[in-house]
Amino acid sequence: MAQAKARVLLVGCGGVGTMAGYALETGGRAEVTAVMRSNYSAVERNGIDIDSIEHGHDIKAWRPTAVRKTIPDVNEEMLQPFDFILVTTKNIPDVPPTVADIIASAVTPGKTAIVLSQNGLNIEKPLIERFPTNPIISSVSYISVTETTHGKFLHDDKDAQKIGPFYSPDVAPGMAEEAARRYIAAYNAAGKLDVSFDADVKFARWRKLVYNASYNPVSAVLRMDTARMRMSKHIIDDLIQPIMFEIMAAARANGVQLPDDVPDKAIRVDPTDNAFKPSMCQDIEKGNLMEIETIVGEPLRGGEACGVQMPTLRTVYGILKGMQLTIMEKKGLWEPEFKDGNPYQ
Ligand SMILES: NC(=O)C1=CN([C@@H]2O[C@H](COP(=O)(O)OP(=O)(O)OC[C@H]3O[C@@H](n4cnc5c(N)ncnc54)[C@H](OP(=O)(O)O)[C@@H]3O)[C@@H](O)[C@H]2O)C=CC1
Ligand SMILES: CC(C)(CO)C(=O)C(=O)O
Repeated sequence: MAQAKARVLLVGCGGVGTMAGYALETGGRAEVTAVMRSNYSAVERNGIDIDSIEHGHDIKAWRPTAVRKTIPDVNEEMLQPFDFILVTTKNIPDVPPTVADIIASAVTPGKTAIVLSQNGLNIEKPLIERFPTNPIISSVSYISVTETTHGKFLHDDKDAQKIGPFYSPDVAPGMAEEAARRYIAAYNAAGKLDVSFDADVKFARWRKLVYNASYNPVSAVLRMDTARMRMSKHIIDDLIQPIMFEIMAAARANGVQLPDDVPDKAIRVDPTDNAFKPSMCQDIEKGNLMEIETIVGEPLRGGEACGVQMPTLRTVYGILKGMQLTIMEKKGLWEPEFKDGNPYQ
């Protein structure tokens, strides 16, 4: 008997989430309920348009199985449990609500697998603490996709993902691995995407950080694309490369030995004939909050806790924290006032 379609709740219907929702639905093995926020009305009116290098350049008025404005409450609404909650919001633990708070009412304990397709390090930890009986699946994504205007998406670099279970002490390893494999089979049903199982996502996360912890923050501070940054030896020699070496050392101190050529390859990975801006730069240019803690703060703390000197990343982190406060103040999320115990009052 054919297996029933997986019930997937998609939380975060921006670039990564929309491409995931499209792959899951069109694969025929999943039905997707998408929670939308700023793009809800546009999508309700016109559906979703996608220009994709892998799925086709002229996808018009596509709609997932269901679209809603709020996170479901599975108990109150007496819904069938979701097999998967796919989280593709930006992960910004320094500004509530946290991912765990956002999805809590949709999680069925012991059943729903939580898939985190987000950049950064240690994003799984708060989910393990909050949902100890749910499998946690970690996806390290290399796609490039942007929502150009509400409901319209440009997918211009291949959907490549490493996906695997994240160890959670109260979940049988077999259960998490099986969930990860089922998710991948549904996502990559036609087998045309470079989306594969990876038993060691910790390695993949540190490896990706060599790029994300260097290019993302520096591009956000300078508001420059990566090609222009590479035209300046100062930017690469004084900022990008030192941060990459600091991340390599922090990874090593945390038991992850990355190949020596990773920094050199990461410096040159983007094409030089187009002006690509990493997501953190795109966020600040839109006046959005940045993923500072998961992409910079966590690897910095992880390295320094093991005695690794990370002076360049520490400086960049301080600058980013200041930039984040400015964004928060503009959004009414920060009151400029001294807190008790501040020695600089
Ligand atoms: N884009 C890319 O090419 C890549 C991104 N990544 C990573 O993937 C993750 C997602 O990135 P990306 O798709 O670019 O992000 P986007 O900013 O494009 O999308 C995030 C979406 O989440 C929505 N959202 C945020 N909070 C909530 C909430 N509480 N309830 C419902 N919806 C919410 C946002 O809605 P709203 O518009 O209302 O804010 C937005 O639609 C990030 O961790 C990023 O670093 C990794 C590789 C490549
Ligand atoms: C560079 C990229 C698009 C790689 O997938 C990314 O992770 C980001 O911009 O944050």
